[in-house]
Formats: sequence, C-alpha cells, structure tokens
Amino acid sequence: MELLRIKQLSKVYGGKLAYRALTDISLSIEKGEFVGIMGPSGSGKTTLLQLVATIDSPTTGEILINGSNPHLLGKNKLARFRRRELGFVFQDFNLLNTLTVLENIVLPLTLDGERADVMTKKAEAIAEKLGIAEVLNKRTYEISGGQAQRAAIARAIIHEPSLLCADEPTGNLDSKSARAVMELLARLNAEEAATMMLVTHDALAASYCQRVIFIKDGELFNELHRGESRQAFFQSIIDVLSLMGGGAHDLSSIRV
Ligand SMILES: Nc1ncnc2c1ncn2[C@@H]1O[C@H](COP(=O)(O)OP(=O)(O)OP(=O)(O)O)[C@@H](O)[C@H]1O
Repeated sequence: MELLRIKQLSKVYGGKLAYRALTDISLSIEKGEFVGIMGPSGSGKTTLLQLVATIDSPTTGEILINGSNPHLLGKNKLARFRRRELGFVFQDFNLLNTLTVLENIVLPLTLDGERADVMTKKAEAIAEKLGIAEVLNKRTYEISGGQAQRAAIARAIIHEPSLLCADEPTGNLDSKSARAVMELLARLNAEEAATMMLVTHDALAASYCQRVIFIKDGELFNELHRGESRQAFFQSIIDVLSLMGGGAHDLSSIRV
C-alpha cells in the first residue's frame, strides 16, 4: 500500500533572487518502507523533507499522505495532521532542556490531551525498547548525545505516526552512537512496520535503509535498492555519490 506519493513537485524560494531548489520530483513510498534521501550539499534534500513534513509548502505539484493532501488543510487541521500523522527527528535532537526525558517523550501525547498514567506507561514501554529506561527522569543536559537522539526518536514515534521524517539524525553523533541510532531505526522499521524517510549525507547511515533516492541540483538522479548485504549496499551508495560528485572520497575509508 502506498503511504506517500509526490507528484511533479517543484519548489522555488522567493526573495530578491528566486532560487529553484526542486524541479519536477515524482516518487512514492510504500507503507512500511525505510527510504533514504541523499545528494550533494545544496541538492534540495532538506527542502524535500520539509515539504513532505508540511513545514513548508510546494510551489507547484502535489504531496499525498495516505491519499490526502495536507497542504490543502487549514491551519488548525494541518497542525493536528502534523501532530497525529507525522513524527520528526532532527540532527540537533530538539529536546526541551527544561523538561525531563520522560516529559519530552510524552510531549506529543500531552498536546493531544492523553491521560497522565497512560502516557507514562507508553513512555516507559518505549524507553525500555530503546534502551533509555534508566535516564527517563534525567534532564536532557545530563544524558549523552546518543541517549538524547534515542529520546528524540521515542518522542517521534510514541503516537505511532504514519510517517517518520528524519533529517540528518546521526549528524551530531560519534560513529558508535550513529550506528546504534541507525540500528534502532532499522529495527523499529522492521518490527513496527514504521514508514521512514531519512535525509542524510552519511553513506553508512543510508546503508541501513531499504532504498536510497539520490537527488542532484533539485532533480531525481538515481535510486538504489538494498539487496542481502548492507556492506555491498554501502559500497554502491559510495559509487553513486562519487558519480554525482558528492564528496564521497572522505567516506570511502569508513569501516562498515
Ligand atoms: N529558505 C530559503 N530561501 C532561499 N533559498 C533556500 C532556502 N532554503 C534552502 N535554500 C536553497 O535551496 C537549495 C537546497 O537547499 P537544501 O537545504 O534543501 O539542500 P540540502 O540538500 O539539504 O543541503 P545540505 O546537505 O547542505 O543540508 C540550496 O541552494 C539552498 O541555499
């Protein structure tokens, strides 16, 4: 079943000098798929994710999530759609540092008026699964980057969104924590059938996806499907990146 369909999407940023960031992108993502978006710096990856995440709106073209176009919703309905149907994970975690880890994780449910005991139970179950049960009562500045990103992932999935949007989720992590976060996302994808769209410039992170879509200068460039081996997939990703001139040379020595 198709979860996301993007039809002839284009984005032109306004301002004194108009800039065409995306041109005529069409693609679809099946329910339960884990898809990576890669491309050189400035190719339009974040723009694409922000349009899908309804953070920004397209200049032309259409985005359908579960068959409906969120960009046609009014302000209040859009806010509710975003809160219920989407989950977000960012490079800098975006946790609120005045709150505990537990309070951060239950935030999406708080906004929807869920009962406190129900929220705590859900948060504890998720924290257990994500290996952060022991830091639930800590403040966000008392935990490691890897734990912070796992807390952000817990917050992003606690309301079981239709689509998890992640923008460089491993960008601020050391390689060991980055790998742990990617293994976690892959496990959530496999076990919970969570649909995920991940923007990254990190070939190792992308190798955990089932499919990687490459964009260059705002246009679709190529697409790779993962076979049996993640290591072989990683190598194919590196090959496409170097074909694109994506600065893959500094990645080729990474251990996979
Ligand atoms: N709000 C904006 N106004 C004008 N131009 C923008 C805006 N946001 C992004 N751009 C431009 O659009 C292009 C695509 O940007 P985008 O952030 O989507 O690229 P990216 O592939 O995510 O890059 P990176 O890997 O460096 O994060 C860039 O040239 C950028 O300068």
